[in-house]
Amino acid sequence: MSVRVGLLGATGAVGQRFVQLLEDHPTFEIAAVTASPESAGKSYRDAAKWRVDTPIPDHVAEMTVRETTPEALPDDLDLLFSSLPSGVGAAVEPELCRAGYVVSSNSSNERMAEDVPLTIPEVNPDHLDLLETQREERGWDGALVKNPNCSTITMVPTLAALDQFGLERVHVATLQAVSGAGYSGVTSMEIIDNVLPHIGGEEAKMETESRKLLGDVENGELSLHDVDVSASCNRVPSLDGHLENVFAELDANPDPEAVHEALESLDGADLPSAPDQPIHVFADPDRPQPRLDRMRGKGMQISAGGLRETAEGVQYNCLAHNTIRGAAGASVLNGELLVEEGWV
Ligand SMILES: NC(=O)C1=CN([C@@H]2O[C@H](COP(=O)(O)OP(=O)(O)OC[C@H]3O[C@@H](n4cnc5c(N)ncnc54)[C@H](OP(=O)(O)O)[C@@H]3O)[C@@H](O)[C@H]2O)C=CC1
Ligand SMILES: N[C@@H](CC(=O)OP(=O)(O)O)C(=O)O
Repeated sequence: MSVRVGLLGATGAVGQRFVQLLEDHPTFEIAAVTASPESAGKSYRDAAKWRVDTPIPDHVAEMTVRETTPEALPDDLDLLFSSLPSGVGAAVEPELCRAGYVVSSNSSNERMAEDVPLTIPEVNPDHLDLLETQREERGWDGALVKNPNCSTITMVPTLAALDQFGLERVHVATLQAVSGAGYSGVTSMEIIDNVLPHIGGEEAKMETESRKLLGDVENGELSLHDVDVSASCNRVPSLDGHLENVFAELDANPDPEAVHEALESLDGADLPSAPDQPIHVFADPDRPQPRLDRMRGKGMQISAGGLRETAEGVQYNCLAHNTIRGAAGASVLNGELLVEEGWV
């Protein structure tokens, strides 16, 4: 089976990761690429300042970049992946869904909407049930599915694994790579020899999205998990890979061995881009590290380490590749889930 996909925002940091990840995909075939009006009409090779570490696939390099509108897209696409700036996504994604397209999106607009599944296949695949409600309420023939913010997706699978111990409260501090801000997001003068202790809106995203991801969907209705999450987000001079220091307060009092076992036992998803084991736990206290560990599982595995019992529960560090597991790879995985569940 071949699924013809279109990439919205294909020239950006995340868009290029989509192109890279889909090069040898068993099902998805890139059939259209879009970007801003300034890039439309150019070849992808000329429009994209290619910065990922494998060559541009020839057939994509030769494609003409389209405008990001329903009229500019071919009718025979089965699925769209979106990595548009959120303001652009907010305007265009509903139009595309109304026109009948199924959209798996990275952008933050509508992540918290009650009828929009915010999905990590290993954590809450059943939230796709919200699509029935979405179609009913919005009258769409298409569908909109979101993946979470890159810092949120690094932590939430670990919390899902720990929920069996009674997850009550979480404090997290992040050390986020510069690629998270996009190519022109942070200048070298700002970040070299420095740490920026503010990333606009990031804390609130971690605090709210986590509760939705860990929540329940029953009879087409969403209820949030009642865990309290407090986040503090920092930009550091690593290129890729968000590292996070998590303090989880748990009702039960598991020892670190039980926590280790629980983290490594989170079930994998039976999807082409899913790692066999979603979370790897290091015994070495100085791992995971961004440069050494972000490419585990082709950038899709989450790493944890430094497990330590605290008075209220457990402390640990976790890491994921922010533009792969945290962005393009997360959308691809959701696209695979949409195919598996018959929405595409
Ligand atoms: N970087 C990361 O780690 C993560 C990013 N995201 C989200 O993904 C999205 C993309 O991020 P990123 O790739 O880093 O951003 P970039 O700035 O690198 O890329 C933005 C893309 O959107 C296109 N674009 C810009 N304006 C318009 C417009 N008016 N109409 C149509 N297309 C437009 C750009 O095209 P052009 O080249 O022509 O300007 C480019 O293809 C954002 O919403 C971001 O928040 C989510 C998770 C992680
Ligand atoms: N804000 C994230 C990346 C991002 O774009 O997040 P979101 O998808 O929630 O807008 C970072 O800086 O690393």
